[in-house]
Amino acid sequence: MKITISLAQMNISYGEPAENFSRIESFVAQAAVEHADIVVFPEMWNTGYNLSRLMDIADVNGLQTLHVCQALAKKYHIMIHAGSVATKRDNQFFNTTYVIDEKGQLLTTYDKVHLFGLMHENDFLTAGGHKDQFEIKGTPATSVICYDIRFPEWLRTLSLSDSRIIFVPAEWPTSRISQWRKLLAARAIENQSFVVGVNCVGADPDNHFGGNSIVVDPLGNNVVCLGHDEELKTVTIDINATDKARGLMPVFADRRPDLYE
Ligand SMILES: NC(=O)CCC(=O)C(=O)O
Repeated sequence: MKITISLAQMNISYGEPAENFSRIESFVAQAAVEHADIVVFPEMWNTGYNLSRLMDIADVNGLQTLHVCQALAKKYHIMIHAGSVATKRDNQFFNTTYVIDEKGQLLTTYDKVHLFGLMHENDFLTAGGHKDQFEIKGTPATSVICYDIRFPEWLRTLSLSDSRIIFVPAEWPTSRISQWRKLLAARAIENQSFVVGVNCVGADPDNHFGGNSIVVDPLGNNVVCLGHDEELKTVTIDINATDKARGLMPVFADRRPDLYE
């Protein structure tokens, strides 16, 4: 099974949801022209990390994100992994992923599970507490968000349900970009899965973001790695590579859960 994926490495306008919403159609349109099955956006692309203004700018119940992305998915007949957006629900704020199929149906919702203290998420956001699972062309897939990749036990938990692609929207600073690449490669190798990491570029008052959106195959090789400019890049992966990796080295069968907490 081959799956074509567009990585939308976006320059997010800090604290300007209207501006960000107005820009996503051009990425979706280009991905459709390039015959992608799915287009993937970065983390918190509606607001950036303007957390102190969430009361004014977070997407209430994700309604604007869903309205816009469901319409675009239908119009261009393409799946949209809506990266993540700042949402407000029941007077709490979340860092939330939505995945929408090519008919505009919402497939899954995921709230970031591990909040990142260095960028003050703990002071403003509520952590999620559930897994993300969906299918692309019949292939099981999952999502985590940015800092979540530092928790291999969480990605292992998600991979145990036979997931073959792990999506990772991010706002990852340039200063730690070599860790980003290494962590994603490690998560791909240990889970014998493709990993699709989509970072943003540009800057906010506290950070410069490093791009390097990347697709890593189940052996840890880069299928593609972008630079540090805004761009959309489309690649095709062959999911059979996950069967090959798992057939060669039966890591999942060789686990010793009797010894693990
Ligand atoms: N937005 C994030 O979760 C950033 C995570 C990060 O930079 C890290 O080093 O981890």
